[in-house]
Amino acid sequence: MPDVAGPTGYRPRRSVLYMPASNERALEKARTLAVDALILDLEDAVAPDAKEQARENACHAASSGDYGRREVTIRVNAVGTQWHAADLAAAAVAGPDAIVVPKVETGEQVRALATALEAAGAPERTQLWVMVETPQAVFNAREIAAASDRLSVLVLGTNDLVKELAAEHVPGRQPVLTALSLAVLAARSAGKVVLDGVYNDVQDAEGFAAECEQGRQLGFDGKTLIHPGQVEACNAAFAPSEAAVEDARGVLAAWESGAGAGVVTHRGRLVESLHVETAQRVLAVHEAISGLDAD
Ligand SMILES: CC(C)(COP(=O)(O)OP(=O)(O)OC[C@H]1O[C@@H](n2cnc3c(N)ncnc32)[C@H](O)[C@@H]1OP(=O)(O)O)[C@@H](O)C(=O)NCCC(=O)NCCSC(=O)C[C@H](O)C(=O)O
Ligand SMILES: [Mg+2]
Repeated sequence: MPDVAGPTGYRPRRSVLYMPASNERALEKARTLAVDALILDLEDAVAPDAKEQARENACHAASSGDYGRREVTIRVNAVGTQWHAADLAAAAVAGPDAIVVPKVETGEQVRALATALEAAGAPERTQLWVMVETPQAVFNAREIAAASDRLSVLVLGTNDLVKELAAEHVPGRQPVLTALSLAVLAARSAGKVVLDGVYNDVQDAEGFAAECEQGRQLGFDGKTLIHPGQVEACNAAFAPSEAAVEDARGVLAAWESGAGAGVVTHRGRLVESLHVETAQRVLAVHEAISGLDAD
């Protein structure tokens, strides 16, 4: 399985920032931001008459090597649009870390996309990320997640989902919680990474922090973002806190002092081998991301 979260081979994807690939200032600024990954957008953030220039900018940026440790991905226009084929062909040649495809709805579409990437000569390192953002995609999330080894990440599109459901954006996200959890279940059942949707109010730091917290508690590996002002809080929310790291060390110490007992306690809590695995994962993630944000 390519590059999934886990104690070994963990790749941080706490913060994943969208930017319209037509916005040259944003593309430049992204080189200095403490994000784990970038999505250079050719889809909804780009007006029809700017699509070709955006495609050129995104491909140039993705092959420039200017973004250091950050994963660079290109979001193409959806299958069936007038831009999709040219976007996919150009992105495959540019060879970003991943090509992000919006509005995917079936496992068959995923397999066709993987075949198209191969045929277009995309390098092996270029993964496929797909967006879960329609009711049909939510119901098919399990087959989507398992459809191809090239697919490594599911990305929630909560703006489209709310639109398709004729629901509303509300604090706590009750209208989309079932969909969010189904997507996390699907990703985990196939060993894939899963990213939460965006928070639209770039001035509401409190609401944003609450949504990051909720996303982490639901099981998301990270969150997609729309503004640089959201990066720092997102990185903090999706990293183990100091208390979590200290607790994980305590769990390991308690387990070791149990000298082979199948069950011990730490701070009055039950500790079995599965809790030890969770603690090891927390420490592995902590180690992997320590120091990253100084880049
Ligand atoms: C939301 C914005 C339109 C706000 O833009 P603006 O008013 O220009 O912001 P600021 O003036 O506060 O910007 C400050 C500086 O930061 C740079 N900037 C802003 N946004 C970004 C960004 N996304 N990436 C990189 N840099 C950014 C500005 O250039 C300023 O720089 P400086 O000159 O140095 O001061 C804007 O933030 C924006 O366009 N955001 C991204 C929108 C987007 O990509 N949307 C598509 C994905 S969202 C989605 O719908 C997901 C999914 O499909 C779904 O259905 O849910
Ligand atoms: Mg969308």
